[in-house]
Amino acid sequence: MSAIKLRSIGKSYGTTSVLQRIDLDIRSGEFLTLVGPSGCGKSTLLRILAGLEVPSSGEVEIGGMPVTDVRPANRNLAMVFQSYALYPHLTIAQNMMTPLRLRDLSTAERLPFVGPMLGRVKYQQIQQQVQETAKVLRIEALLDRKPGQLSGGQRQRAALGRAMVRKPVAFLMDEPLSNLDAALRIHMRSELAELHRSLQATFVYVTHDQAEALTMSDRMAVMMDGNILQLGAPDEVYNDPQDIRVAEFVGAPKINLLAGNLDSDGHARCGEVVLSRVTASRASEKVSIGLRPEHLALCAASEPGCLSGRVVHKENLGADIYLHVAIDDGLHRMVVRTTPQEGVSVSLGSDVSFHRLHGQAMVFGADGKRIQLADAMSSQVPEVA
Ligand SMILES: Nc1ncnc2c1ncn2[C@@H]1O[C@H](COP(=O)(O)OP(=O)(O)OP(=O)(O)O)[C@@H](O)[C@H]1O
Repeated sequence: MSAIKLRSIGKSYGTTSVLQRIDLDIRSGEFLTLVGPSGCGKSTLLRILAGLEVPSSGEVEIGGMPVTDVRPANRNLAMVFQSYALYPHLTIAQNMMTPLRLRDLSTAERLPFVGPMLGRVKYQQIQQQVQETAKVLRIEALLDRKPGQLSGGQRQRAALGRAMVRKPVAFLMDEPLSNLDAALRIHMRSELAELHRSLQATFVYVTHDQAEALTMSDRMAVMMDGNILQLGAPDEVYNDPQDIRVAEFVGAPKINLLAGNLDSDGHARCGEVVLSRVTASRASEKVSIGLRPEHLALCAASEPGCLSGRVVHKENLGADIYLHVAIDDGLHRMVVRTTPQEGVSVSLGSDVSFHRLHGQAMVFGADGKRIQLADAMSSQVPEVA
């Protein structure tokens, strides 16, 4: 079931179009990430969903109800900001109580001293909700501290806790990890993903970091230039990108792209290299052949159809070593993943040869769209390169 529907959402500032007819169904309970480079419109889309920005066209629906004209406070969504927006002078418990006090207590019940006496039962309920939420987030021991006395990760959980007590339809998060240092960011990825699993709540998460999207999401929507280019599970987007811009954006190190042509037999050729056979209907079209670093492997120079070049850089990540190899007399560079055992003996400046692992290649047309390989035929041609 869809928790949230965005229908033909467009947004322009003056003559600048920022979002172009976006359609998106966000499923109840899923972790959906809006990911894309800076300026692609992901924050604007999230803000429209939250009601903080008015769309130029289109409709927003939450829980089956149109909300395009409903104020942010009445949409029952919780926005978790990058800065956490916790009140610095209040304890974590008081911070978490605030949204419930505002929602559940009358003006008289909010007064100091007499308020708690007037609304005794409600106060007890609020305290109980805060305790329960703190338990889920494992911040019970921090409830009496002020935000300044917490680490970045703890502040993050406290901010989530304040959002959670209202039991919103969905949590909206705009780059919530960007203020944290690199190690904590990576740690918080697994925390957030675990938290999502235990809460089974709907998370809509904005990031420019493809690694965050790949590691946490149930589905990711890759945005560019105000459009969603592809929506799918992380492994689907990574392994089966439908657009060359998605293939380039998702994955680190980046996918290798070779410029080639389709020949009259429908083979994708790059120089003397026949990579694969694709549908023959677009013969002579210029294409790009995409090979991810892990789809290449070192081989002997004598192997037919392999690529060769000089190692110009070695990136040692511990578990993997990436070799940057200059091919075509230094005109192009390709990145090849090797194991530490293989890579350690390869020295900078040495010549290496490599080939494609079986069945691994993507072909993109001149328009950037993926051209599917005719699988039945592709095995008849030499294994790359
Ligand atoms: N109030 C505004 N007036 C004019 N242009 C705006 C306004 N807000 C955003 N934009 C423009 O809209 C485009 C999309 O902005 P948005 O903040 O949604 O991008 P983003 O993908 O979230 O980028 P980032 O990751 O840098 O935050 C940008 O080019 C931005 O300059």
